[in-house]
Amino acid sequence: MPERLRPLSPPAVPHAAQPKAKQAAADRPEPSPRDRARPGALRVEGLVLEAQGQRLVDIEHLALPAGGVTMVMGLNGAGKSLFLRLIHGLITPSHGWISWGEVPCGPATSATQALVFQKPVLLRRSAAANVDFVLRARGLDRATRRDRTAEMLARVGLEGRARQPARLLSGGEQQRLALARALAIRPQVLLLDEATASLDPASVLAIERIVTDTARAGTKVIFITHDIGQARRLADDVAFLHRGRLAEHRPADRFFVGPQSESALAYLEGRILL
Ligand SMILES: Nc1ncnc2c1ncn2[C@@H]1O[C@H](COP(=O)(O)OP(=O)(O)OP(=O)(O)O)[C@@H](O)[C@H]1O
Repeated sequence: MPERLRPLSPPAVPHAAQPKAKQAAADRPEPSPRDRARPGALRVEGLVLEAQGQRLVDIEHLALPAGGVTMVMGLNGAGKSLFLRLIHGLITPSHGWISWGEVPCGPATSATQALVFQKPVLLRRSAAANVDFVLRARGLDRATRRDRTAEMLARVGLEGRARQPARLLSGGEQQRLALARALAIRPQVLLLDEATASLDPASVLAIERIVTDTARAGTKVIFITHDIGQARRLADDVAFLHRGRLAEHRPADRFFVGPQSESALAYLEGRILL
């Protein structure tokens, strides 16, 4: 996926995927027995992203379960998208460690993940060719690509649109195609950045169904949303960010009945907390 963000300032301290990874790994705190018991779980320690003298992300500790759907919520500018890009390895943190299970965040973990943006980034080719492109990039043979493409288009309800140019699909169809392309690589982790924000209710529900099925099949889903109804429908747990910090991370049933942080409470009640 192309990254459209401007590059941030170079990191003061390289993170685990950088050349000084050995030193970083040696300094990394030991995972708790609970975190260790969940291979593939996301673990974040002392994660800081600074740019132009500002601390945009500052998360001391976060451990996400290896499975299920984690919803990431917070006001505009809270740092949600940056956090997603950090854990996908698109941005290098200024300080701190990110690991998936025991594997430090880097090319090896990114290759097992797929990221879907709010605005689908599609090639000026047919729907089928968009899916085929990522499979070809992974070196799959022609027959496997053909079968996988057909399977993915059917999974998102676009089997009748395979030959249609992607740019002529509706917004909802384009987003389902983006999802088909993301799922075609059979990711261990699916990252969604407000992937349903500009869609009508039927398209939102269609995508939610696919996301739920994907999570049930074992893919970890991390989903940024401003839609509280959607978060209630999908979340197993919620990570709430406020001004770049983690205000709280709790199981969804507890978060929605009684958030512990003032910022999350204000958000759920529709109050503005600056
Ligand atoms: N490349 C960059 N350089 C400097 N500042 C940036 C950069 N990218 C984002 N920011 C700033 O970091 C803050 C967090 O941005 P981010 O996109 O993560 O917010 P968000 O929580 O996803 O917001 P929204 O809900 O509006 O999408 C914002 O104030 C933004 O202006």
